[in-house]
Amino acid sequence: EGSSSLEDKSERMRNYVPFLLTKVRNISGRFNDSKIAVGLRDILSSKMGDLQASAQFNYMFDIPWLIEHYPADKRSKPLLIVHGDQREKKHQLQEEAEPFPNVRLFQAKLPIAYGTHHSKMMLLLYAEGLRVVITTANLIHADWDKKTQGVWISPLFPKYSQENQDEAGPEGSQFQKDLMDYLHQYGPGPLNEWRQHVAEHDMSNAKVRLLASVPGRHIGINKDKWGHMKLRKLLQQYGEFDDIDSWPVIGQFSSIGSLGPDKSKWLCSEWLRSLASTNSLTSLDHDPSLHLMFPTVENVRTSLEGYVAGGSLPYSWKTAAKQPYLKDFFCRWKSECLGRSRASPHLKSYTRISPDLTKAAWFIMTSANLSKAAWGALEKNGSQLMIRSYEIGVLFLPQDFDTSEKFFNLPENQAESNGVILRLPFDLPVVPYTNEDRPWLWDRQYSQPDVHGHRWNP
Ligand SMILES: O=C(O)c1cnc2c(S(=O)(=O)O)cccc2c1O
Repeated sequence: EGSSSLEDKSERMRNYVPFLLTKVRNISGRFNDSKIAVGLRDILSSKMGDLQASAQFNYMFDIPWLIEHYPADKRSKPLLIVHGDQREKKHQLQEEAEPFPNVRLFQAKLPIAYGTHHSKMMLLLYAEGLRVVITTANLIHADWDKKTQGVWISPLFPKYSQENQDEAGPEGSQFQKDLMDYLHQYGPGPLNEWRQHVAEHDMSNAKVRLLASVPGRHIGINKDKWGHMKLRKLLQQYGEFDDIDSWPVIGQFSSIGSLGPDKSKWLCSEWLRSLASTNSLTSLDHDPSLHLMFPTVENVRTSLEGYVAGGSLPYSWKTAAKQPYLKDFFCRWKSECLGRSRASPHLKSYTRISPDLTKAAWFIMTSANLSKAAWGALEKNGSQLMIRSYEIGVLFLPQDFDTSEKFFNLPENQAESNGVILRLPFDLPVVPYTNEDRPWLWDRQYSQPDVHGHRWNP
């Protein structure tokens, strides 16, 4: 092998986990560098491929605004919009799509009450192949302007040429199988064509595990296919970590559901047990420490958007009042490392880090907030997993990157190791709430003026 002299080390292309953020207006350009941030126009640009058709899965849409972000010569290509709107909102979307003959709408069914179509994914079909983009941002201006959002852009997946499709055969790639499974859950309709496109492209180079949720009461082998039980399965199968039982788990999100009257009902039993899974057979004799990162009222008041940011942080005081125990786990939003302490977080990320803050065992970017609706809740004595919403995210595992190391290196770790570096979206160490800190609640009144001199009276 080549010499490992100093210049070789310095020349070695640093290998980063391909997790990006969205560009933020009015912060220093160095924090919007193309190595760390991307805009919607960049994602849809013809530099990414010669677009033939696209499918946009999301929760909120501004159709004219979205179409304007495609290159001018691509705005009449077939565009499928997968949404969860019903009744009046569905009619509004149909009206908005009316002027665009290339736009088709497909309503995802929501069989269980209070479920939402939260998944945010783009399928981009080019002449040269297929690309998958998974993000946390709605397809509206405000989500791509002054917030901290996550983006994973897949490599360009080449189309199987006729002969090597037979070679690829059943092996395919786990990512392709999981994506196909997810798309099948939508049932027959315009997604038939997109399932075909997925089947025809080689996704073996994906380097992520798909982590999705679909509504239903999942039993048997389906119990481990979705939500936190899928994560438990993946970490039990691939979590080849040494002793990391003392490593803290961090959850970061933009909303919180009703989690039960105390931590033992779901948060620190079922849910944390999945996030703390590894392939070691010894069971956990104590909970790993857990940090829950959710913006304070002060985070929102001083954010670039002011209190308006709180309109995308829908945590209600009715829900909060039932779970005061969360206060023990809360920590502030802080992202000096990426110049985004004032860019209100709408991304959702989960990770497990070493106590010395130099390593991470895994990292998740997903649409899933901290809720049973998103991650699932075990029922009937653990025999079924009940999920209300569609969610989709990606799990990054060290062994999916060509590194001999068992962990990701966090940037603080200046070691010259040739391992992969993971840029977390927030600062370490996390900053626990003080006694004066309050979690943002979107249905309370706040009279201290925000950065724009406004108050919040919902
Ligand atoms: O990104 C999403 O998927 C999503 C979902 N729901 C939201 C709500 S609400 O539907 O929960 O009232 C209120 C404000 C923002 C929201 C949001 O950004």
